[in-house]
Amino acid sequence: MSTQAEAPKVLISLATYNEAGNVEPLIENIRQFAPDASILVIDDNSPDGTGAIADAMAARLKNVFVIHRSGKLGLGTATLEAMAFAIENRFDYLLNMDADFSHPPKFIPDLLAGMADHDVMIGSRYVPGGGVEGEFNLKRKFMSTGINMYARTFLGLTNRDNSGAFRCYRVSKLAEMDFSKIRSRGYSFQEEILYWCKKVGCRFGETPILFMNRRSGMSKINSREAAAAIWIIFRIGVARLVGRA
Ligand SMILES: Nc1nc2c(ncn2[C@@H]2O[C@H](COP(=O)(O)OP(=O)(O)O[C@H]3O[C@H](CO)[C@@H](O)[C@H](O)[C@@H]3O)[C@@H](O)[C@H]2O)c(=O)[nH]1
Repeated sequence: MSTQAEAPKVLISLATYNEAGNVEPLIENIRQFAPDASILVIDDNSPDGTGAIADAMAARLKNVFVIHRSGKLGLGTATLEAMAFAIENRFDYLLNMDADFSHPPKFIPDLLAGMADHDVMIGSRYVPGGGVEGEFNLKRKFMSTGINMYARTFLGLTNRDNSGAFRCYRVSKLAEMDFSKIRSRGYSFQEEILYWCKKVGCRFGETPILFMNRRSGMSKINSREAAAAIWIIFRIGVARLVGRA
């Protein structure tokens, strides 16, 4: 009889919208650092054909899956889709990352290692050893610092990096949540989900990562998305203060 504990079942999720230049090399790179993990691509009918490239990879490689959605429905709902998939298919950990190489796969082992004594591991730009490599313009730096301070104040979060998407979640804790309460469709999902993780008693850890500027394609964040994020976090913060969230 083997005395070794079974290795956790890991799902890595990649939300994609127009990542035709990134999705294939990224999946190959992920496989070097997490050879046993399954990979799920959630593509929103990308006009550049990302979905077809992902399908070809799923046909060629074991344990690569693709969910196709009808159109651009937001990064938040794509991540929720991955969470539902992870719960349904009984994964132990869900590791989420951007599909543009801004989250280098070499940090995946650090995130997974931290899961031994945490329920959510955050790949953090703002702990010692972490940072941003390449050009991160002043506007972006200001937005990132601002939204983190804002989320800490309104949502009572104590992590340094609450807005980055490079994270690993314990799936059994996600299963304790009521996803119908989640208001964010877009970028504020990152802050909001941490709030709900806190509500179900998750233990948080942060491990340093170097955020790289995307290799190809364009960021999809815009001022409308940013304004929506500020508004949603404000509403949750108010609901929290009056005991309604
Ligand atoms: N399926 C789907 N994917 C999307 C959508 N919008 C964006 N994505 C995917 O989500 C990832 C991040 O999108 P970007 O548009 O490149 O994000 P960013 O501006 O670099 O923002 C980063 O920083 C933010 C703040 O720190 C983070 O909140 C965000 O998650 C991301 O890491 C990419 O893989 C992109 O293809 C969408 O509507 N649908």
